[in-house]
Amino acid sequence: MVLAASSLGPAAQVALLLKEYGTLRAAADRVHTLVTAPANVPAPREVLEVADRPEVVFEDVRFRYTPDGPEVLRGVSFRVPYGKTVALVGASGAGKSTCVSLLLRYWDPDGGRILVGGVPLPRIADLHRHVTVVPQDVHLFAGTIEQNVRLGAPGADVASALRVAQLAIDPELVVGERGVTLSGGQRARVAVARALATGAPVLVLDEAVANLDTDNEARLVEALQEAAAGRATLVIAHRLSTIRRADHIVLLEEGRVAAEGSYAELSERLSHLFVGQP
Ligand SMILES: Nc1ncnc2c1ncn2[C@@H]1O[C@H](COP(=O)(O)OP(=O)(O)OP(=O)(O)O)[C@@H](O)[C@H]1O
Repeated sequence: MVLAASSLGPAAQVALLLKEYGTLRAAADRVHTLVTAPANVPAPREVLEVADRPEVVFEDVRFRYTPDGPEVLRGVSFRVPYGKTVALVGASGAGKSTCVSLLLRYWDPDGGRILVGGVPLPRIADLHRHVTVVPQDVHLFAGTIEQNVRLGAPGADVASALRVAQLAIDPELVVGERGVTLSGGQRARVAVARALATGAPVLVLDEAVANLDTDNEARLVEALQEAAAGRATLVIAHRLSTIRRADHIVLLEEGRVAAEGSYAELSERLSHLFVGQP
């Protein structure tokens, strides 16, 4: 049974959000502003203030999913400056999604550290106030567009988030089980609006591989460009067009940074990854 977003209790919200955010900690962080944080979310040892206009720094990050499994990140270092868009690229299995999972603290690194606004992640009290993700596939609750966008951000300026996300749609429109079905492009833009509504200055985009039609893709791209202004944006890039627009590109190969630079500097090295794309 799907309930209206406004009537969900904490446990139900966490259960539903688990579907989208993968782990209890991430889901719990996401609903933190709506409900009391569950007791099993570890409290930071000592909370430090994240700088305004934060940048993201990966410092020699090492990670393996299981103690006897392979090292998936083998000393990864890069920066996402405030106001810039950094594209993470690499072949399947290179470690792109793992970097994002660590930035969202779905997992913690085995070595090195990740800082946001000068503060190591474990010292940040409410990470999702600072870092927000636009997932590949957004989960929509049965409820209005406004409820869906406001999720996790009660004080959000929904109208402004919808405008920036280029979603010219009635905020009172009911979606999900009891309402209209949105197109793939509209769903993607609800995801953008939801992320913007949190006001978090670090934006993480897991670029959908799904094929949007040209019109929807163009609108999504415009929305994301506007969203990226005044934020630090890290995008797992699958489209050549995204990589061309990025300020900086980090190429991952087998868990290491193999190269980084501008598109002009890396285009030859990247060409095999984007065969067939205009
Ligand atoms: N939950 C997990 N448990 C164990 N190993 C995993 C897990 N998730 C990913 N891996 C492994 O970690 C390595 C890096 O995977 P990751 O998903 O970060 O790569 P990626 O660059 O994002 O690839 P893709 O473009 O296919 O999404 C791969 O070898 C993958 O099999």
